[in-house]
Amino acid sequence: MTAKRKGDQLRDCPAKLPLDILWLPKSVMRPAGPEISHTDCILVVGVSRPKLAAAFLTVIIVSLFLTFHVLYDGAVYNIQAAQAVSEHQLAFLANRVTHLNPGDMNTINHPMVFPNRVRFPKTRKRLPQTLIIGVRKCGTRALLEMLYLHPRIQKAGGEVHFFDRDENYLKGLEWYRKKMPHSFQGQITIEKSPSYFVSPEVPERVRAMNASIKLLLIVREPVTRAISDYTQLRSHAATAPLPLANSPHPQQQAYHLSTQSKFLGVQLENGDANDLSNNGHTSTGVGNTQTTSSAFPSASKSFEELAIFPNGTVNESYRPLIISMYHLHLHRWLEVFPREQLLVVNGDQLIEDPVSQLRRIENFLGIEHRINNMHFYFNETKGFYCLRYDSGDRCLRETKGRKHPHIDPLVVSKLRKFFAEHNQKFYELVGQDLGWPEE
Ligand SMILES: Nc1ncnc2c1ncn2[C@@H]1O[C@H](COP(=O)(O)OS(=O)(=O)O)[C@@H](OP(=O)(O)O)[C@H]1O
Repeated sequence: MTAKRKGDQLRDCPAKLPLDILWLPKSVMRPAGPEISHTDCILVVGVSRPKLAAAFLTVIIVSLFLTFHVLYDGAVYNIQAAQAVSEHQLAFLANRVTHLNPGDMNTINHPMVFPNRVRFPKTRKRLPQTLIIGVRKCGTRALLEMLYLHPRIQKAGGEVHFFDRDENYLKGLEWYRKKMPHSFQGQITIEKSPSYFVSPEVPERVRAMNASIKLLLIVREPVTRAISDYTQLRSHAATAPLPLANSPHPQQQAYHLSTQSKFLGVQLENGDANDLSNNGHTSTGVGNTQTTSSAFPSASKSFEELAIFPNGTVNESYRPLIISMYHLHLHRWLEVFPREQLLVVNGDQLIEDPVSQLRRIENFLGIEHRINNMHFYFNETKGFYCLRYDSGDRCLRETKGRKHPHIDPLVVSKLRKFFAEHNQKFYELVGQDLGWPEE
């Protein structure tokens, strides 16, 4: 019975759907042929002209909206990319593009995603316009890496030792220039080799290259610096390779020892070419080495033994102490360069409050203030400020910020008294009292 009623409704096709969708008997179609059954229905979808027009208009508006949206997003994306490719990043990229090795790829900043859109203006290698001349263990690496946060600064990666090593100096300025990074016009190229400060021939050689060069000298409280130096020497000696154990001839053994001493000598003179590691996580980086305290007796001696003679007087010929007598070395530089061309950076303050020292340097170099607190964060594990880049956070390697051995406070006090006079001479030379403790 119910099925019959349904059939009747279909036959009459009374159901009028919205939007002019109708079921009509096929018989309403002309010409109605004899084969047309009165029970068949057809579906007719009818749209009135105004509705059709409205539908078209809607489709056009929606398409326009979508097109505009896509174009707008693209434009914003490009503008952001262009902003991200600031001077510094362009320089960074230019530098990376020319120095890239595959391992560096993960340090590349965001804009490399758009290699087709970034256009590098012409860059070239320039001789440095600024040198960090020393002092060893006073924060020369930290200073260089921090300055490199500035878009106007380019840095030579490692220590080039052009002016203090004859074998390099004899290769000429063109050799030196090739060791420099690519830079844009207006950028300042900086190289650091801390041994420049203590090498007598260097000031004159630097002047021969560029008499108006700007010099950065970073210093630290001299006794702490000497202890840091000792810590590094001991660490290097402890990891230097051993002489051949079963060398048949004593002469041969002596040869190996002297070669190692020479090797050590180079190591000892060098600062570390290493720079940054990820987030303070460190690696030893020394393979296949054994302790050599027996081969290098001084390596097993304490700082106290090396710095103070058994009779209680200061060993003034102990190299870490000589390097800390800053005035002796600075004197030579000021005979060659006017005082205004040299800025003394406080290395102890660079550790405590990097931005204040960097501000002074920005002024000295005549570049705008761009490095600020946002570029640093204090890493509790490392115990030092680390650097914040667009590409991630970086701390200096483990060779920077080593734990110093405990030193007898009486020895520290004795050395501070000894240095008071030397420090005074240094203050007079630079016209600035750094306030280092006198006992
Ligand atoms: N931010 C930051 N992180 C780590 N280390 C820092 C930092 N700022 C300054 N320093 C100090 O730098 C000292 C090493 O100095 P140098 O780089 O001049 O050493 S080297 O001569 O190049 O070997 C190193 O000396 P030690 O602490 O004795 O290892 C550090 O005290």
